[in-house]
Amino acid sequence: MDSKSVEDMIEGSSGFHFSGFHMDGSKLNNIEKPTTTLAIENVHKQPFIIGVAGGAASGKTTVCDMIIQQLHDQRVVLVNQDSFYHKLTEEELATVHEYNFDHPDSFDTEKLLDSMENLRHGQAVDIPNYDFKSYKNSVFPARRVNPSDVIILEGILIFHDPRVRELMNMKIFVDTDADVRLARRIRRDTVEKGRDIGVVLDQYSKFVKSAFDDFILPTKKYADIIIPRGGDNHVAIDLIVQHIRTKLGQHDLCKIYPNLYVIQSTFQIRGMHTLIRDSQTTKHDFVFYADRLIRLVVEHGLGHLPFTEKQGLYILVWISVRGYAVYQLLEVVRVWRMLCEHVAKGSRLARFLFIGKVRTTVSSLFMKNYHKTSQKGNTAVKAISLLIRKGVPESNIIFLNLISAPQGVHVVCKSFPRVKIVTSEIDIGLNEEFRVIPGMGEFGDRYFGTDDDDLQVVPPSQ
Ligand SMILES: Nc1ncnc2c1ncn2[C@@H]1O[C@H](COP(=O)(O)OP(=O)(O)O)[C@@H](O)[C@H]1O
Ligand SMILES: Nc1ccn([C@@H]2O[C@H](COP(=O)(O)O)[C@@H](O)[C@H]2O)c(=O)n1
Ligand SMILES: [Mg+2]
Repeated sequence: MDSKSVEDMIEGSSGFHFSGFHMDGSKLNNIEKPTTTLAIENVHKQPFIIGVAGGAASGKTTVCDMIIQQLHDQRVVLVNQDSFYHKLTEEELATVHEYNFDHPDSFDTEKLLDSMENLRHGQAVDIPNYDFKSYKNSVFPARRVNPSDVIILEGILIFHDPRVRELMNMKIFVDTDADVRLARRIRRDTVEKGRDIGVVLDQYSKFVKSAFDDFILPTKKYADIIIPRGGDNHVAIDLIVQHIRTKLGQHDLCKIYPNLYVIQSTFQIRGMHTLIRDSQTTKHDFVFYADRLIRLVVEHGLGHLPFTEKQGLYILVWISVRGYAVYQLLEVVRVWRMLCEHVAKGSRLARFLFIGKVRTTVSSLFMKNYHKTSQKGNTAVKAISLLIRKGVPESNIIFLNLISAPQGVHVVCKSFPRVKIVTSEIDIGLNEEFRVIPGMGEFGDRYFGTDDDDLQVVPPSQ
């Protein structure tokens, strides 16, 4: 993963970074049309895959449960290697105590790889439930696993096959002393699985101990993190959760542009994105949730203000608008004012420059091809250029953007590497009309409850 080229990252950076949406309104962006400037069908958000290996009864499941609990604001699924035990033949079942459940060949790794491939491509999979008592994998009912932000793959030999290892973004080995593992195994197998202690000890000396030495322990070297004492090691688990959170909040574009900040996605934020993208959302709710999101973006942006300096810092508030010159001016003014109010509520340091004028100038320069130029971020570039011409140091500019398109981010970041961009989401891309998809429709119209027919063209007061 880390060996990805910049080109790969740019290519992959346009992937989904939102939870879901529901739109059917004619006024919203052209989501129904699959024709985009990117290959939309092939673009989907890649899950963060964590592998957890370690000896039997070392505490793998306990560690996974703790990670899942702490990542409560992310969608996490656990896939156990146990679910991929081969089905036993009648003969093997008859002499089950002779069967080695700790050998790599006892797992159907091809099936596991198939399931992972589907999940990585955004498709739900049915994973069998393994029953330790009957030694059977029951497909009825299987467990439906949906594509998620985080997939945890857990099992004694989950690091054994290099193809499975290759899928993982993080590898954890739970390291627990052999005597502790044996004591826990005896308790678990006798109490939970109702096995005879003699059978448990027999299996341990015949298969479990040697498989640990021959197959499991040698995979420890692949681990990025080794957790001694398993679930008792709260410090290690906290650090792991923190790392996962950081990685999840990081859009691929952030790896290319260090001055790009995408606010960390939580269920709350996803919910708000879903609501403002939904054409059925009432104006009242749209305003409410848009305001909440804007406040979050503004607050994040204000977090970048230096607190020792007192000189002015310009905050450029920008939002994509419809491409007709007269309308545009009106639109920019009302949206701009609304956003500035949010900024002003949060900071007394901010000074504002009326960028409505810039947009007019820009639109007259680019009248013919307004959408093409504006939606690619070029008007933002013009506006930032104007601030710089007015003497504002590039590094003092924070560009707040509710929802961005990757193309716009590339243009602005490349042109002004010292300008900070703060956004709540980077959408998938632009459609053939250069509108952000999925986008959220005409923000101004939805926020102010207007459309083309309602508009009265009045000169904006400055
Ligand atoms: N830190 C711990 N202290 C005490 N018991 C534990 C601890 N971690 C796990 N166990 C118990 O040991 C057994 C095996 O733990 P589990 O997490 O299922 O291990 P694994 O998934 O590696 O087989 C379970 O019965 C569990 O309740
Ligand atoms: N029918 C089975 C299948 C597996 N085992 C043992 O389970 C261990 C792996 O599960 P963990 O939760 O401990 O990772 C492994 O050591 C197998 O021997 C079994 O006893 N019966
Ligand atoms: Mg387990």
